[in-house]
Amino acid sequence: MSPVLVLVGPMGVGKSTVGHLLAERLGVGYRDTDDDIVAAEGRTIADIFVDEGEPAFRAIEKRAVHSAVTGHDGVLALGGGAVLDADTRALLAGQRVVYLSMDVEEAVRRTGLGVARPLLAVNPRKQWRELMEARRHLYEEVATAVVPTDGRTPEEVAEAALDALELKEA
Ligand SMILES: Nc1ncnc2c1ncn2[C@@H]1O[C@H](COP(=O)(O)OP(=O)(O)O)[C@@H](O)[C@H]1O
Ligand SMILES: O=C(O)C1=C[C@@H](OP(=O)(O)O)[C@@H](O)[C@H](O)C1
Ligand SMILES: [Mg+2]
Repeated sequence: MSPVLVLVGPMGVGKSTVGHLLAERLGVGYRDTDDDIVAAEGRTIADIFVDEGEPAFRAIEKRAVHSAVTGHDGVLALGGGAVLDADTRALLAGQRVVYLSMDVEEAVRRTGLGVARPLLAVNPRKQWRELMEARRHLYEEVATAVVPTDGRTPEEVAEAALDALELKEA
């Protein structure tokens, strides 16, 4: 079993929002590895970061991604940092992967200063730029299609993703 498509990209780019829309339009299920982690751990992502640190979160995430990529046949959204893991990138090699992209100002507007994303809690603009320096090439490496989201509604992004992958609606 493997997903119809996998969404990757930075925090706040709209993976979860667009993922739900895509699942609806394709008539398939939706799964999000962040949600799987929260359900399995019984606590928020922010709490896992605070309680155990980022490396422990990444280990949990790696298992969650493996089980979703091999056990789900609908739309799958990954957490923004999932591609940091080399085994995860190898696992994505045979998949349809859409990289949702955006510029820094759009990122700050969408993620704000909320505590829900611990990696952006302090100086979000600078942290986002640094994250993208480290990750942009990883998103590009795993992507079979890149869909810019700046100035597009979630519906327009979903439409562009379907076009890019030449997928037909249900
Ligand atoms: N295309 C878009 N235009 C404007 N806001 C968006 C768009 N896509 C998502 N958002 C908003 O940005 C925030 C982050 O979206 P989310 O789907 O949680 O991103 P991700 O899962 O990639 O972190 C949410 O408040 C969402 O409503
Ligand atoms: O980019 C990251 O390292 C992270 C992204 C988050 O998911 P979203 O990309 O869905 O916000 C979540 O997994 C965690 O806060 C870490
Ligand atoms: Mg998300």
